[in-house]
Amino acid sequence: MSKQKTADTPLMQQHKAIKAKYPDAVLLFRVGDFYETFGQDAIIASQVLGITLTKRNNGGAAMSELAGFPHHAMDTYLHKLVKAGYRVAICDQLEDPKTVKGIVKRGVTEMVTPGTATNEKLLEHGTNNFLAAVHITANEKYGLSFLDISTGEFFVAEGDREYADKLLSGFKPAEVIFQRHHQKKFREEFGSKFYTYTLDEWIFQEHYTQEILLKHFDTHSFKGFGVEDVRDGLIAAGAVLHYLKETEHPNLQHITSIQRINQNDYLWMDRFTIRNLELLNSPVENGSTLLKVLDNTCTPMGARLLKRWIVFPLKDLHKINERLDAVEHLILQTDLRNKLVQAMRQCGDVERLVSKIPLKKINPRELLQLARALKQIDAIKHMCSASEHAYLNRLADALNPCIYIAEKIFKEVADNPPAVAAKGGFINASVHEQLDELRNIAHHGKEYLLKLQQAESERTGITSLKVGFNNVFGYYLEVTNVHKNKVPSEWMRKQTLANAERYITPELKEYEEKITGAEEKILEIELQLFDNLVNELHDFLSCIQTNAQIVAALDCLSCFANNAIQFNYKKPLLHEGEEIMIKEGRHPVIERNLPPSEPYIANDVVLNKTEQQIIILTGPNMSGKSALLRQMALVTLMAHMGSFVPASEARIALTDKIFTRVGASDNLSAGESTFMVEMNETASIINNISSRCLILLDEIGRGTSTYDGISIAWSIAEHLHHSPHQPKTFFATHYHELNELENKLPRVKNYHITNKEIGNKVIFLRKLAPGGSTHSFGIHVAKMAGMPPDLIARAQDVLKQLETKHVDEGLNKNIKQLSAPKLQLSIFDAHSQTFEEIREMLTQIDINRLTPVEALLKLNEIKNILK
Ligand SMILES: Nc1ncnc2c1ncn2[C@@H]1O[C@H](COP(=O)(O)OP(=O)(O)OP(=O)(O)O)[C@@H](O)[C@H]1O
Repeated sequence: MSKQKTADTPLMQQHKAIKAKYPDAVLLFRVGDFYETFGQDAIIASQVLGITLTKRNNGGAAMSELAGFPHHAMDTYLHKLVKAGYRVAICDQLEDPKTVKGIVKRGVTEMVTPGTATNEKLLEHGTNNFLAAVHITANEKYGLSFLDISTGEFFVAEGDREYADKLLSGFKPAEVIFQRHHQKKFREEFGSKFYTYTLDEWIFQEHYTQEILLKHFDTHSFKGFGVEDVRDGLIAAGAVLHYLKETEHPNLQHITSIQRINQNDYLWMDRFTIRNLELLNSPVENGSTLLKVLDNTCTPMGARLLKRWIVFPLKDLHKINERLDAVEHLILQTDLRNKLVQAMRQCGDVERLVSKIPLKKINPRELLQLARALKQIDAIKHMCSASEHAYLNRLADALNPCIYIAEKIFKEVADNPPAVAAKGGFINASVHEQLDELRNIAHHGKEYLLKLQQAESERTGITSLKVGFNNVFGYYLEVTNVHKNKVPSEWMRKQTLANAERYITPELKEYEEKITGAEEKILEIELQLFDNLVNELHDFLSCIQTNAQIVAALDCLSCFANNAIQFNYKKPLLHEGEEIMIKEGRHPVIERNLPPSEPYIANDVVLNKTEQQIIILTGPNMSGKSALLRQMALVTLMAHMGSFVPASEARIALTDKIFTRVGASDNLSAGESTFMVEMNETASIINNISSRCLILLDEIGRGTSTYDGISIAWSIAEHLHHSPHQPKTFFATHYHELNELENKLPRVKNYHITNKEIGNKVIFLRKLAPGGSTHSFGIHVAKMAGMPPDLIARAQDVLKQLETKHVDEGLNKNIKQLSAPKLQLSIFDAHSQTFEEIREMLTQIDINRLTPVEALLKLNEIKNILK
C-alpha cells in the first residue's frame, strides 16, 4: 500500500473505493446533512454550481479539494449538474448513523444521467425524456429502442441507417447509448447533437439482452408483445435495461410492456423534411412551429403524444378516418367536448405519477391526485360510452378507472395531505383502530386523565382524588389522608407526603406507556399504511398506464376539434386515388403569425398523375412560393395525422412519403459545402421515390453556378416525370428556363404567383395562376431591404445587359432546343453507363472556376452523351 493510502481517513478510503466504481460520474457523497464532493469532482461542482471550493487535509499527507451543499438543496444542484452534461452518482448513507459505531455504510443509490432522469426538475411537462439505444449490426442494420423511464413507454424498431436517423430525429432522445467501437461511425452518421454514452460490445448480444428482457417482463417469449421478430431492436432494448441496472435504477415495475414502431405503419418523412417543414423546431429562437400552433392539448400526456402524431402520421386509411370521424363528432357535440376537456384537465400527469410508484417517490399529495385522476377517468369513461360514436365507445371500453384502489385512497388519505410523507398527518380517522386510539391519546391526553380521575373518584368515593405527574415515577393518583382508607388494594403506594399519599395504578401505567410512545407509533403506522397503499398500487400500474394513453389520445382528438372550430379547419377527405386537391388552402403556421391587417391569401392547388404531376412554380422573391410549397406538405401531413386542415376543401390521396428539399441551406458546421448538402439531400429523394409520395423542391440547384443549377434542376424534373412511380412534385424555382419543360413533358405544368407593378412598386397579390413568370424582382427586394438608389439603378442596368446577352448567346434558345432525353432509362439510374459518364464529367468540373460559357459547353457535352 502506498504511503498516501494508509494516511487516508476511513471516510476518504470509503470515498475512494466508491468513486473507483463510478469513475466517469460526479460522486455526491453524503456526510451527515451534506453532500460532499472531493478532488476533481469538487472542482467541477464548484464551477457548475457556484459553490465554494475549499481544500482540506484528509488527516494525512494528502490535501484534497472539497465542495459541498446541504442535502435539502439536492434537487436544484442535481438539475444543474445534469443539465451541464455530467453524469451524477448519488451516494447515500445506508445506515442510521445513530445506530452505528464507527463509519456508516454508504453506497450509490442512483446514478442520474440525462436519459435516466426521473426528477421533476429535470423533466419537461409536455416532453418525453427518452433514453435510446442503437445497436449497429455487422451488416449495417440498425436496431433501436426508446424508453422514457418517467412514463414507462418502451419502444423497439429496426431498419436501415435512414430509418434510424429518422427515428432519432423524431424521438429526440435525451441520451443515446451504443457499442463503444462505433463512436466515430455514430458521429459521422447522426451528427454530434446527441448526448451519448458507450457500452461494452458484449452487452449487445442476443442471448444476454433477451435474458434481461424476459426476466424483466417475467415471460418466456416476446410473442405477447408482438415484437419477437424485431431481433436487433430487442438487442437495443435489452441494452437499455442493462444500462438502467448499471446506473442503479432497480425499480422498473412500471415498464409493463414494449411496443414496436413499424416503419410501414407511418407516413415517412426523413430528417430533412421534419426540419424543413419546421414541425417541432424552428431555426430561429422562439420561432413558430407546427407543433406550437397545433398544441392546444390540456394534459401533459396529450402534449407528448401530439409530438409523436406529428412526426409519425398514419398511413392506414381506416385508422385516419377513425380519428377524423372522432374529431368531427367532438366538434358537433359541444357539451361532450367541453366536459371531456374539463375532466381531462383535472387528470394531471397521471402517466408520470405512475412511474413514481415503483420508484417509491410518490408522496401523499400525489397519491391523492392519482385517485382524483382515476375518478375523472371514470367520468370520461361514462361520457365516451354514452356518446353515440363507435370509436369513442371503444376507447371507453379500454378505460379502467380502478375504482377499488381509488376509493381506498380516498378513504385512507386525508383531504389536504402534506407533500412529504415523512412527518405523517395524512391518514384519515377510522382507517386503523390503533392509530385512532393513539391519536386520541396524543391529542386528548388531558381529557383522558380527567375522565380517569372522575371515574376512579366515583368508584372509590375519594372525592378529593387528583391526577398528577412527576419525573420520578410518572403519572400518579393523589389521595389526601382523610380518604386513605378508601384506597383499593390494587393501587400501589409510591410516595407519602405530610397530608397525602401518591399511588400508581396499572391503568395509569399503561396509559403512560401509550402516551410517551404515541407520536412515534402514530408516524410508524401512518407510514406503514402509506406503504401498503403504494405497494397495492403495483397491481394497477399497467391499467393506469393504459388509461393515461387513452386520455392522451382523447386529448389530441379534442385538441384537433377545438383547433378546427377556432381556426376554421375543415375535414379532409382521404382516398386511395391519385389526386391531391386543396381548395383555398392556407399555411397553418404563417396564417397565425400575420398581423390582422394582412390576411393570409388562400390558394387552390391540384397535383395528380394524369395532367399535373409536376408543377413548376415561379414568381418574384418574397411572393410566397416557399409558403405555398410547405402549405401543400403541411395540409397533407395534418390530414394524415387525423386533424382537420386549413382549407375550405381538401381531397388528399393517401400518401406514404413526403419529401421536402430546400436549396443551399448552410451546413458549414458539418464541414460540407452547401451544394454538396443540397445534392445529398436530393439524391436521397431520388433513391426513395414511391408511387404515393409527395415531393416538394424549393430552389433546388441554386447552390451552384446558374448553368449547373439549371441543368441539374432540369434533369431532376425530367427524372421525376419519367419515373414509373410518377411522384407528385411541386418545384419552386427562380430559373424561368425551367418553364420550357412544360412544352416538352406532358405532365409538367407551369404556375406563378401573381403580383402587380404600380410604377416602380411591386404589390404581392400572392395568388397562384397558370403559366410561368418572366423575372424575379430580386432587385425590387433589394430595394425594399434599403439598398442605396444608385446601387439599385446600376443593378437594373446590369440586368438589362445580361438579359440581352443571354438571348444573344442563345441560352434560352439552347434550352428550347434541349431535346427530351431518350430516357426511359434514368440518367440517375446508378447502374446506367450514361450516369457514370455524366458523373465522371461533373466530378471533374471545378465549379468555382467555371465561366458561364464553359458551363454552356459542358451542358452541350452532357446533352451529346444523352443522344
Ligand atoms: N399566401 C400568403 N398570404 C399572405 N402572406 C403570405 C402568403 N405567402 C407568403 N406570405 C408572406 O410572404 C413572406 C415570403 O414568402 P415566401 O418565403 O414563401 O416567399 P418566396 O417566394 O419563397 O421568396 P424567395 O423566392 O425570396 O425565397 C412569408 O414569410 C409570409 O409572411
